[in-house]
Order: sequence, then structure tokens, then C-alpha cells
Amino acid sequence: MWWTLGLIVATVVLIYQLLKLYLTRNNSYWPKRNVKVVYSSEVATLFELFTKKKTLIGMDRAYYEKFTSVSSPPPRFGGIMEFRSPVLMVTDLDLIKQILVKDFDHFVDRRPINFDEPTFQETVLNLEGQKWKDVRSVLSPAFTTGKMKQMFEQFNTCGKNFVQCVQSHPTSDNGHLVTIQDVVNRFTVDVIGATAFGMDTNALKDKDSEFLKMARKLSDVTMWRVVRNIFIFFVPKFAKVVGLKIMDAEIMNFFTGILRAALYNRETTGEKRNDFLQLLVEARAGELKSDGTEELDTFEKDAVLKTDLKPATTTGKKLFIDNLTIAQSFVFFTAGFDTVGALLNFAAYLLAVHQDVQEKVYDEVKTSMEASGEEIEYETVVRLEYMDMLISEILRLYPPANRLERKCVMEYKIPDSDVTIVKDQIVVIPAGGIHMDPRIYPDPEKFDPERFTQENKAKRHPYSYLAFGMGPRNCIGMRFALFEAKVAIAYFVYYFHIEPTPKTPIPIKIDTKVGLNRPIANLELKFTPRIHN
Ligand code: HEM
Repeated sequence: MWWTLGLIVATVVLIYQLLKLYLTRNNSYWPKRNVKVVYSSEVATLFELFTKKKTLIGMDRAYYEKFTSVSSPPPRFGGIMEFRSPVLMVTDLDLIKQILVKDFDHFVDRRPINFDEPTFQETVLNLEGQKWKDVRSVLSPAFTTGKMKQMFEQFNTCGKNFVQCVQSHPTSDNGHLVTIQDVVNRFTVDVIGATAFGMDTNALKDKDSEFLKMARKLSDVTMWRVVRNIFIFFVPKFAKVVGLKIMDAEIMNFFTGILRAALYNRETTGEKRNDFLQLLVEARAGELKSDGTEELDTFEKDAVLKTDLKPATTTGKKLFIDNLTIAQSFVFFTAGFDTVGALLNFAAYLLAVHQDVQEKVYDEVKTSMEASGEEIEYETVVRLEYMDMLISEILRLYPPANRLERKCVMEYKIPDSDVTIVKDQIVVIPAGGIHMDPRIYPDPEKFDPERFTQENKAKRHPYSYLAFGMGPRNCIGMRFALFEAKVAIAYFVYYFHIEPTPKTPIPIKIDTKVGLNRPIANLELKFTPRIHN
């Protein structure tokens, strides 16, 4: 028995030592280049990630805090060894602007992830270089305010169905007890179904809707998925050799099958609708035109697209063959489902816990609705300034994407330093850390939408808020996401008074399994119908 025990201990020690050797072999990479080290992944980090004691979100934040407090002023950038891969973390806001916008030509791409899935690989999220530029140029006109206005009816129908869905829940003291993730998932599925897939997915009316089941599977993060994703992101060669795939075949086949059929149907019947699928059909026919309402934000205007990349080299007609088209609709799910869902879950929770804020949002929605005849209309939503502040504050506290990443595509000398980063170097921008930096946002844990008044925003560096990224490769779906969220929250507060229940955890608990910020499952809230006079 002692012999067996000894053998086990020796094996464990050997594995530990081999792993340690493997993980730390490149650790001199940054010191050799005179770059201060932010952190290096150790065996313990790996263990804590696998056992969910640590999350990538928590790590980034903690190291940002530690790193930026080492000196005053803090270092502008530092090196990370991320499971043997050297990564540069940039913490200085001017340098971040330089990378995301002014020197964008050096940082066009993101970390290459071999998804080994034709559909996933072809989304605008993952494409690189010229092909990314071509696809993004064709898609951009689909995300303007003008197009959001055309899609408003779809948002509104989902808002009305949301109210009915909540009302169908059991009551306690006249209020409906709701698991917020469930109703929010059903709302976001129906919005995506209507706008991106051109179909009524019926999730708000039918809890057993097939589409909803698949969406739940897509966002369900099992332990196996956590481990699999760590390998795909950080040990990509190994992941490829053993054939790990980011998306389960069942889910992939379901969505791509539906999209293929919907696209075929639209093209053969000639039916026209106000949705994203229609815009893709127009792009394929080379007919998707700018409607003259594109409004680049200040940062996009700033951007110098002086890359080797030519202006979009091909029209939608040549470019948007089947896979590429399907991929762009599919990206609504992968990029837009959990992100908007998390935002709405946090919104409902924070409004329940901060009644004063809820009443302010309610008053604003009510006043705006009175001006448009007691209905939630496009203009009602456009006028909601306090709502805009509320959403910014939620995304500051809980940005779904905690870090931005860029890949250096040609050698880059960091301005005002003697450090040159090489081609293919991954650069990390710790959005979550910046959002919680007390030097930028005093008392950062406090939820306070007033931080985002025009006056208060003007006092901060414009790159201190990075929830949607910045520059030419920022979130293409930003206007869509904001619009969807505003419509949903307007329906939440106009029709219901939201409160916590004895089961609601205060403060909120974050789901540590996932790579993005979202509340712990089964968050219960009470929605009491409001009486309007
Ligand atoms: C609250 C909701 C959302 C948040 C916070 C969010 C955030 C982000 C962030 C941080 C990025 C990376 C930006 C960068 O690297 O600079 C991104 C990229 C992207 N997002 Fe979103 N997103 C949201 C919703 C959506 C929706 C609804 C869509 C639907 C179309 C979408 C589509 C995309 C795409 C396609 C990209 C990649 C763009 C490119 O590489 O050119 N997002 N998003």
C-alpha cells in the first residue's frame, strides 16, 4: 500500500514539475525586452481556472489593479505570459487610442482562433485583413440608425410579448415572480429570430420553442466547455490536433440549417421584410446601399484607415456566397445573444435594487411616451437620455467583453519608448480593469448612472469607456444592441414595478464559469403591474 501511495505521489510531483517547466520556459521573454511583467501563468493558475476558483475576468482585473499601482504614474504597458504565450497588456489610455485608432493599420486583426468551422470562421468577428474589411464595408450599412428604425416594429412586437410573458407567471402579493434570465433569454431569442433569421421563433409565448432550446444550449457553459475553450484559446495547436471544436455540431447544424432555408425561401419567393436577413439578401444581390444616415462616432471618424488594405475590394454580390452570408446572420447569436442578455439581466436586477433609479427611468419613459401618444415608438426610445446613462453605467460595471484584443500585423515601435513589438504579437486592452480604476471612476463599485451625464463624461478620457470597443473594429452591432436594450427596459419599467424577492442575492453574484460577465443562474425578481392613470 505504501508503495502504491509513493508511486502516486511521485507521479503527481513529476506531472507538476513537467507542467511547471512547460509553462515557465518562455518567462524571460518580456524581461529580455525591458518590458515590466504584469503576470505569468503558473500551474496554480491553471488549476484555479479549471476548478473555477479564478476566472479570466477576475485575473485580468486583479492584475490590472496590481500593475497600475506599482508606480505613479503607472507603467503604460506591461508583459503577460499567458500559458507560455507572450501578450502585451496596454494600460495607458492615450496609447490605447493610438493602437485602436491612429495606428489601426498595425492592429487590424484579433487573436487568430482556429474554430475549424467554416460558418464560424467566416463571421466578421473572426475574419482577417482584406476579407474582414470587405465584409465589414458591405455589412456596415445594415447597422445604421435608419435601419434600426425600419426594424423597430420587430423590437416592439417582442416588447409587447414580453409583457404578456411576464403576466403569465405565478403571482405573489399581486406581483409576478420571474426568473429574469428565462424571460430575458426568451425576449432576445425572439428579437434575433425576427431580425436576423426572419422568423417568428415564438419563445416568449412557448417556453418549449425549439429555437429557445438551442439558444439555451448555446449559452450553457458546462465544465467541459470551459476546459475545451481554454485549450482552443491558449493551446490552439493541441486543440486542433485533437479536433476540439468551439461549437457543438448539433447547435451549429440547427442554426445553419434554418438560415439556409430562410435565405433560399427569401430569394426564391422574392418576399421582402424589414430585417437583417433582407439586408443580406440585398448584399448578395449587390443592392445593399447606404441610406445616408450612417453616423460614425467621433472615434470612428478619427480613425486613419491607412492600411495596405484597399478600400473594399469587392461588392457584396461577389463576396456574399452562401457560407459567408449564413455566417453573418449566425454572428447575431454568437456576438449578440449573451451580451444583450447579460445587459438586460443586470438592468432588471439593478433597477430592482435601486428603486430611485428605477423611478427616474420610469418617469423618463412615461414622459417620452406621452409625447408620442401613450405607445412605445421609435421616437420614444430615441429621446431617452437617462436610459442611455443607465445602460452605460451597467456596461461599465459589467462589460460582457472584459478585454479587447488586437494582433499586431506589422512590426510596431511603441511611441515614446524603445520597445518594438513583433508581427503577430497579441495586445490586450483590459477594458474591465479600466472601468473599475478608482483614479478614473471614483468609488468604482458604486452603481451611479450620473457618471454618464454629458458633463461628467467630458471630464474623463474618451477611451476610459470601452464596453463596445473603439475604432474601425469596434462592435458593429452597438446601435442594434443599444436599441434592443432600450426598448426592452422601456417595456420593463413602463408596465411593471420591479423589486427583489427574499430569494434575490444582494449583492449580486456573478457566474464564474463563463468568460463574460453575467449574473448567477436563476435570479428571481418580482414584476408588479403598474397602474397608469
Ligand atoms: C450589450 C451588447 C454588446 C456588447 C457590450 C458588445 C461588445 C463588443 C465588443 C467589446 C466587441 C469588440 C470590439 C473591439 O475589439 O474593439 C464587439 C465586437 C463585435 N460585436 Fe458586439 N457587443 C454587443 C452586442 C452585439 C450585437 C447585438 C451584435 C449583433 C450583430 C454584435 C456584433 C459584433 C460583431 C460582429 C463584432 C466584431 C466586429 C468586427 O470585428 O468588425 N455585438 N462587441
